[in-house]
Amino acid sequence: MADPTVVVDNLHVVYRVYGAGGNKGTAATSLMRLVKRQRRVSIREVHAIRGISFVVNHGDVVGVIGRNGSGKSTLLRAIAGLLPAEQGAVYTSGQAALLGVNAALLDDLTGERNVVLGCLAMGMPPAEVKTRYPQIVDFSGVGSFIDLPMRAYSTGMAQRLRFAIASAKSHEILMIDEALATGDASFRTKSHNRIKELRDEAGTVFLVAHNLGEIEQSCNRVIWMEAGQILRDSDDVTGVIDEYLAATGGEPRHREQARL
Ligand SMILES: Nc1ncnc2c1ncn2[C@@H]1O[C@H](COP(=O)(O)OP(=O)(O)OP(=O)(O)O)[C@@H](O)[C@H]1O
Repeated sequence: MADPTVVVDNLHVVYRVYGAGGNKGTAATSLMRLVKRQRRVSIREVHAIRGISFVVNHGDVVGVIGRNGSGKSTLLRAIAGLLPAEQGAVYTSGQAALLGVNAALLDDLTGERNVVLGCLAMGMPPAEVKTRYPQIVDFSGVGSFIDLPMRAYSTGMAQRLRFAIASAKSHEILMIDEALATGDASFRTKSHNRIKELRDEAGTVFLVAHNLGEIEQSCNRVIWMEAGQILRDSDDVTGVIDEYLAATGGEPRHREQARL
């Protein structure tokens, strides 16, 4: 029997960019503003998700594909509760965790403090943080840098630590942004293996990737987004990927390469 874990109901998400040059007005109105020393507050709205609805069940591994800017990351962020709905709603059966590269690390704190705070923020009990700590540091491979403030880390080191923290806990609803696969080759392999384990532990998984081979291999359902809307939502993953490749002019070998 179907066991829904995520319900997205007519979801709309709008970004508001302040000071982004909306309507500039006429030269006369600009002059009047200067004379009156008024500042023009211009707001530009980006309607990133435009009325999306779907239901995902326990056990589903959903691949989200689409061109750059089609709204994939925005959709995941909204499901994770990181972005408010302008209209509509998202219902989840538990906390949806976005295992992305965006987890905030505090630059002025040491790696060690960030690990502890990050784990606590994910809801890990303090005793578990203590036992998990050595594994997390070991996985990140940052070595003795763990005692230094994050400011002193290279971009790759910070990403590795961020991944090590985010992946230390299994999640009921797990969302993975492909941008995760960062760092050098050996760390990429390590992180891919860890993602596989997390996927097996999670009840429901969303996977955003331009890597179509990865989606084809691991997903039982695919959602194709275009300009903030769903173009296809199907369990014929291979069929939709073929259609997507034909529409975007991608080459089938991208899929083969991705399998390696
Ligand atoms: N913080 C933001 N402020 C304003 N607009 C944004 C912001 N983030 C994304 N957008 C816009 O929202 C739309 C959807 O972006 P989103 O990042 O969700 O797309 P995506 O499909 O994940 O793209 P990509 O494949 O490049 O990662 C785009 O038009 C983008 O310019």
